[in-house]
Amino acid sequence: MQPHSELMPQAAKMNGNKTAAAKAIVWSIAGSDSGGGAGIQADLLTMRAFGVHGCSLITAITAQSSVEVARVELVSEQMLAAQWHTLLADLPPVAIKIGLVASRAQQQQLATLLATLPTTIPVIIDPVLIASCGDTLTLDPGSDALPELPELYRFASLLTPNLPELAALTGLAVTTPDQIITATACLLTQGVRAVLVKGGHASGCKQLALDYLVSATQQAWLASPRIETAHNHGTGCSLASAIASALALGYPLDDAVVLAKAYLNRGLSAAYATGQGAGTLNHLPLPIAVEYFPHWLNTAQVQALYQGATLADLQPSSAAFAPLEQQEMGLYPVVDSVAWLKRLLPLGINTIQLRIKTADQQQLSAEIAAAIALGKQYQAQVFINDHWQLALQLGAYGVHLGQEDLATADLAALRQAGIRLGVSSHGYAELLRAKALQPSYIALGHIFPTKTKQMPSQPQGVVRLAQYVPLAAPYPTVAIGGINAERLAAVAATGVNSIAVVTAITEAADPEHATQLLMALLAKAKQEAQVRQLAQAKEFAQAISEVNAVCPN
Ligand SMILES: Cc1ncc(COP(=O)(O)OP(=O)(O)O)c(N)n1
Ligand SMILES: Cc1ncsc1CCOP(=O)(O)O
Ligand SMILES: [Mg+2]
Repeated sequence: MQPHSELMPQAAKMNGNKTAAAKAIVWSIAGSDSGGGAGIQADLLTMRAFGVHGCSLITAITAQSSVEVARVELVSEQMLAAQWHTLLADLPPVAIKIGLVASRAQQQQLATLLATLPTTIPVIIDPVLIASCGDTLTLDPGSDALPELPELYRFASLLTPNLPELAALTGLAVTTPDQIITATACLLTQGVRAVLVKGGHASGCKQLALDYLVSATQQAWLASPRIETAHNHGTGCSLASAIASALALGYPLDDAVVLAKAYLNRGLSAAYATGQGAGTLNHLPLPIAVEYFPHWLNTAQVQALYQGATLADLQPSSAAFAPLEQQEMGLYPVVDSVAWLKRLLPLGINTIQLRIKTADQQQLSAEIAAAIALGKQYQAQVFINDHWQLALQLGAYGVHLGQEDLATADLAALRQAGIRLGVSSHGYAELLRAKALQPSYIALGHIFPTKTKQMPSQPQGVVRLAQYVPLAAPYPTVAIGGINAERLAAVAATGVNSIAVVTAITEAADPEHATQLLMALLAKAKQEAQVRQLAQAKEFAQAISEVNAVCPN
């Protein structure tokens, strides 16, 4: 199967007389695993699965199988430098993954080389201290101690230790969530920009692998069901390479980590045996099905898990926001005055948002009250953007909040009042965070460039949107950002439940006509999608009955 084409950069360049998509280049600086499961070999397989171009700078050659590391030979300083300079001249990296650095001298050499690169190139460092068979991979003369990586810390956009490595690197105990937080804080003070602690090794939670991601601005736990397999050789290398690849594709760090984790979970679920020892994970191409994505948790929830709670305990249905009464939202105008509601609601719109950014408190209160009354009059689902206190006070149908609002809004009060909640998201991580709140719908954006709002994130495009929609289930989804009549069909084909627009209505020469046209186009696109789904289901049923006819058992 081909790597997922969307994940390649759009820039195309001529290659002979064929047009070829230019792939992002990712360097793997690591050791060769002759057994094929870890090191450079795992890195390149991962990079291929992500649709980036992997280059290798080999630090050491190992004679290694699934049961032993028989010999390790460092490449010479000259050879490492030659790989670096040769690649840099022609195949410069968009992102770098560093694995086995087998001696202090190599650390110093790499530090000198890395210092010459622009600091904008992300560097993911996976500390490789011991091979999965238990043999050491360091060549420091006479050293029985693990090589630390302090020389390289200041270059690390992300360091990815597992629990034993975190303990070895910091000299601290890492048995409880609080201890893990303290140990990572210690690495952050040493210059590492972010740390992802891999919880695959035994932790205080039996059913889940709990990974901890922390940076100066963010802290989150990712919970994945434990995949019982002995075939886990190369998982650390693959995870770090997957993160580097996703960063090279333009994902922000938290999205890259989520996507990489899903990649790893699926690869582990399909892992296979090799030799007498641990087999390897299966490097399957993107996209990745929903069941492999982790859950997004906070520290209090992880502490509860350590004390025996289950994932289901953390998200009881009693903590869910009220569902939409009209699940079929259709076209969702986002407007800045009650005057607009008066123009649009008579056209048959059933979901609409009042998004006022400039108004004094008194005027705001009057507008929100009038919007709520109009919603009741037209039996429409009127959402209030931002102003959750007034929405609560005045008894709104729903509120729409951005991710930055989630920390300060009184979500429990909104939920208890039966007010519906819509939440914005701009990628995998925010989507998982929104989902953890059990909202009434999740907005996905911005899909195309928009002039309505200055966006800190990149446009997501319809291919990523198609991946987010199933991930948001069971919550209804709304696509927003730069959507107009020309783009609507492609957006609707992703299966998104609703389409939110601002300027396609408010800046149209005839807003009523534009609204009716968009409503009709969306209804048609949804009908076509339904017909397509039915045809696919029929084809599938036919194929199954043909198989059953040939082999009834
Ligand atoms: C349907 C819908 N989706 C997203 C947004 C954006 O909301 P938010 O992140 O709160 O940003 P502002 O709209 O406040 O700028 C939205 N309003 N509606
Ligand atoms: C508020 C908001 N949030 C994400 S995109 C957006 C603006 C959408 O406006 P338009 O439909 O004019 O692009
Ligand atoms: Mg807002």
